[in-house]
Amino acid sequence: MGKIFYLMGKSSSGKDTIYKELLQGFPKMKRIVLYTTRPRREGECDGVEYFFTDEEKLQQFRKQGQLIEERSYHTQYGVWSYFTADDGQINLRQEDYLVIGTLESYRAMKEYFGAESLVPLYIEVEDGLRLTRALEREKRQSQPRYDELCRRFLADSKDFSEENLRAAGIEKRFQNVDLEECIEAIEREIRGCDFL
Ligand SMILES: Nc1ncnc2c1ncn2[C@@H]1O[C@H](COP(=O)(O)OP(=O)(O)OP(=O)(O)O)[C@@H](O)[C@H]1O
Ligand SMILES: Nc1nc2c(ncn2[C@@H]2O[C@H](COP(=O)(O)O)[C@@H](O)[C@H]2O)c(=O)[nH]1
Repeated sequence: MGKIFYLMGKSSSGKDTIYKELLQGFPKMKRIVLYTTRPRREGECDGVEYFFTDEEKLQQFRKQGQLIEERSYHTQYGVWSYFTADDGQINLRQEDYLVIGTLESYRAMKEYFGAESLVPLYIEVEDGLRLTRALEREKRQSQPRYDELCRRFLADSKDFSEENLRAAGIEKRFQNVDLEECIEAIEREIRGCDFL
């Protein structure tokens, strides 16, 4: 059976950056594209970072019993939902997958597919450094959302508390100070797993 390698970490811990590098290092690994109702950021493409969708589509998946997991956040700009749908993307008999998600979605995926199918890859960056990176990234946007950055920073402290990490069974942490070293450590972890 295939595995779902699940990248997690607080905002600006480097998930997207590491994800893109890992996909190059493991070209056979498939992506699972999640859905979101949040507005697209500059540089993001539909079907790459997410399927950018709306509340109506979310309701439709829900009605059809195709929601694997969903989470909604009360942001500075209204409610933004993120979800994984059983939309035909996932076939663990034939493929391995690399996904970005949250602790909450990781737990829901473990429940849905079974713990043996999930490999957690938790990325960590010291808060001060992470906030600096978040601010630099936001400054580059034509319409920086600093209030959302702050909300997210505070929300992450609660959502990724030590208690929640323990409850999700996260034991190993990959420090993203030096990007190359972090990617190499994750690649070693993946190679050590029994995947297709
Ligand atoms: N090791 C690193 N050294 C310096 N900058 C880094 C490093 N890793 C990532 N970055 C930068 O930090 C910023 C945040 O990274 P990225 O967007 O990959 O984080 P993320 O975890 O996907 O964030 P979010 O969950 O908010 O989308 C980006 O500008 C990225 O280029
Ligand atoms: N734990 C929390 N996760 C959140 C929150 N707001 C969004 N998110 C999750 O982050 C990722 C990436 O979001 P992005 O908009 O930067 O691409 C996504 O999986 C969301 O579920 C939050 O307040 N707490």
